[in-house]
Amino acid sequence: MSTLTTNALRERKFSPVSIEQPFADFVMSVGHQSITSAGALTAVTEETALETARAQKSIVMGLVPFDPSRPATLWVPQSYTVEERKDAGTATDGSHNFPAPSRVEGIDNPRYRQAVGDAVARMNNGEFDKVVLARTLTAHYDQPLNIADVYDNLTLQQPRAYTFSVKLPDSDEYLMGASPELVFKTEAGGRFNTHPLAGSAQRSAHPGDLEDMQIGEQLMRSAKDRAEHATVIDDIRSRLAPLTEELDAPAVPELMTTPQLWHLGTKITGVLKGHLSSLDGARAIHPTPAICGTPRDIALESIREYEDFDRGYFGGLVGYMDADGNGSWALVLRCARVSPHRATLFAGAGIVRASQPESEHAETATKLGTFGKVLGISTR
Ligand SMILES: C=C(O[C@@H]1C=C(C(=O)O)C=C[C@H]1O)C(=O)O
Repeated sequence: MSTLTTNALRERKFSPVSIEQPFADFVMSVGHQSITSAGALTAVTEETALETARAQKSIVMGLVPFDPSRPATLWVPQSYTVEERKDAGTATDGSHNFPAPSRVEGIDNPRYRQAVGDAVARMNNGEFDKVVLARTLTAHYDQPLNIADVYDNLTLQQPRAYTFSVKLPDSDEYLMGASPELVFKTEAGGRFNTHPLAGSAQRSAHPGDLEDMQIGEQLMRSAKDRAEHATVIDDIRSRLAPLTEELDAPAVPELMTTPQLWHLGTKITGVLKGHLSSLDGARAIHPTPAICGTPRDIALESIREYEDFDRGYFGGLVGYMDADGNGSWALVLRCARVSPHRATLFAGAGIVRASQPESEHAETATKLGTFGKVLGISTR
């Protein structure tokens, strides 16, 4: 990149948070902390991000698109606040009711089933091993949604997730979600962890009951889901190997839950070489086969071919890091682009040879249901 472009980007300021704006530009909760941007945001590139953060005694925050060839959208805020996460605790239903949408598109998606069937046929032909196919659901509103209330419900319903809301530049939309998946986190000394999830099942009507436990055990024993999961871990391990001094990936996944789903997850830990940042680590494995597929290039091509929408930041990364490069990047999942008159929800599912179109359609309906519940709309 030329110096001229770099300087131009560095000097470009986003508008400051003002009372006309319904909500902060960037909010994210990780563990027990919530981070909110304040003041004007300075757009930075990946190359200039840490230098600018150091100069402004600040941090870097933002989004990385799903498509690894597209540039990240990163900012250094003039200042930021870190607070104890207000809603950390037990999930509740949220306190806000929203108007019923005037129209909802995408509840039934025959094209999605068709794409799954087609991808399975190609996998049986030996063309590739896994692809994550996604679909959208759009709710239109005559009466406007209150953006801050939407986020409030989200955080109340998902107190253990990586919850985020990011104002999309040059748009009236906010990208909001409650991701269960950590792509990369680093701490001092290069220690990192990543927690890929792959293999999912819908929880019972009464999470925590016997049926729910049996669904979890069944997922753990499912050959299809274990194979789907192993594909992800193998890929991440081989991509991280050249960048790490230590790398530990347990051989057997663990079960984890969200209020809606069971997932298979593996906590991979280790130590990065040299002075690599959390974003360097995330970039090295993104997009993992948990959101893309294997081999990656064929999966990327199939996603472009089968999906009838541009993923943009869905399936990308959201996060922040300090001026030393330490921080957390989560996968942009269980999310929606929300503006006062429209909400577009996104969800995908890993397709492997044993996949069935109807059950993958149902799995995406469950995943869409995470944000559907926030708005009080049914996704099936
Ligand atoms: C693609 C999504 O989720 C991803 C796919 C999963 C799967 O296929 O089992 C599980 C968790 C995520 O890595 C989504 O939520 O939209």
